[in-house]
Amino acid sequence: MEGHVSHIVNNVKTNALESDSKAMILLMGLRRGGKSSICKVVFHNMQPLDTLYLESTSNPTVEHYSTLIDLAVMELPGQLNYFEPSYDSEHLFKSVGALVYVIDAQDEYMSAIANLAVIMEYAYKVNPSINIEVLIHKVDGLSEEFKIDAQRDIMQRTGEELLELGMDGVQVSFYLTSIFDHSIYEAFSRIVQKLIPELSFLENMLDNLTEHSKIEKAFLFDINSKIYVSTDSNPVDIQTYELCAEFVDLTIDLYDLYKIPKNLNATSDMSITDSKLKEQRSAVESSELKNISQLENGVIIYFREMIRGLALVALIRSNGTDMESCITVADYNVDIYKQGLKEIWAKSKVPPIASHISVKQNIE
Ligand SMILES: Nc1nc2c(ncn2[C@@H]2O[C@H](COP(=O)(O)OP(=O)(O)OP(=O)(O)O)[C@@H](O)[C@H]2O)c(=O)[nH]1
Repeated sequence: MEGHVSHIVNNVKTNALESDSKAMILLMGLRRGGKSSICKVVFHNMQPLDTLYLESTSNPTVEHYSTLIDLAVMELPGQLNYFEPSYDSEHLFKSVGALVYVIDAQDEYMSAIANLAVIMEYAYKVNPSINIEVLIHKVDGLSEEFKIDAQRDIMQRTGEELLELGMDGVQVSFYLTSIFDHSIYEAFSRIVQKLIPELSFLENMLDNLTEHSKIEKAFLFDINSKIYVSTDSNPVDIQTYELCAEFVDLTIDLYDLYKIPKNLNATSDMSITDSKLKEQRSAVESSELKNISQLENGVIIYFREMIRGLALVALIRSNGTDMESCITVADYNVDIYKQGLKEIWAKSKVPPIASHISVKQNIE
């Protein structure tokens, strides 16, 4: 048993060390709260229903994830006590940007709040700049009324715990989440954004873009996870976010459907010569993914691939101007925006990684 514990401790130490150069998110909470499910759904595109069969996690696990910044998401199993002397909790909490604590709202949550209080006290003591984020999770099973009551109750009790610990000035953010809708992506978007040092530049750039392109709302999406790493300063409403996230999915599905086969020799079309196909492929690969469509209400939805697996998704209200002119203006301004993104990224001095999608496709 002793050997087992020290193995885990070493794992945590090594993983924390490995992750020092990254923004680290620590995912904690009691057993069966939903931590692994959240990781699998948000970062691995697992279908929410498939999480029913996930086994309980017994060792700390770290996921590395690259979006505009490099992220390390470490999940700490609920059944381990991190305040035993054998754990190097101090080093662990010092290297963390955000502590995300998951509370199962469908279960009795008093013990979770007590556990959260102990962790917050310790985390804040060793790392006063840590962001404390609480997910009131699994709210899909609750009625609208019960949801609001649970939120109010959890917030109030956490506030009381903070007061008792003499931490009343510490800011804690609460999110109502479920893996069965977009709320978990919304919450993670906000959590990740707080870890991006260039966030205010990014927001200003999007404000500039929206102002000059008849854009109502714009998101800079991470294509893989559908987290948005930035948006303009207009308020986000969840339906707009859902619409844009679904457009990202649709675009990627269409891209997968129409992309040129990887094996050039596997084509059955004898009229296309190998060299033509190669030419076509390299032309396509050097450009970007793009998809524009018009909704029933006349609003134009505009998707364009940016850098580092990111895509800009914008809703353009034409207000009587024809679609083509709106798109021409948007294209021009988005070119400038993309250039700005590249410059910000170059200045952040982190070596860029190859983007995972690099094919242009106009689907209208
Ligand atoms: N209804 C509902 N169930 C959820 C949600 N998220 C996770 N679950 C379920 O909760 C159960 C436990 O989820 P896990 O992800 O294994 O929980 P965990 O916190 O990682 O648990 P440990 O590994 O034991 O620490 C699974 O059956 C999930 O399907 C949610 O948003 N809503």
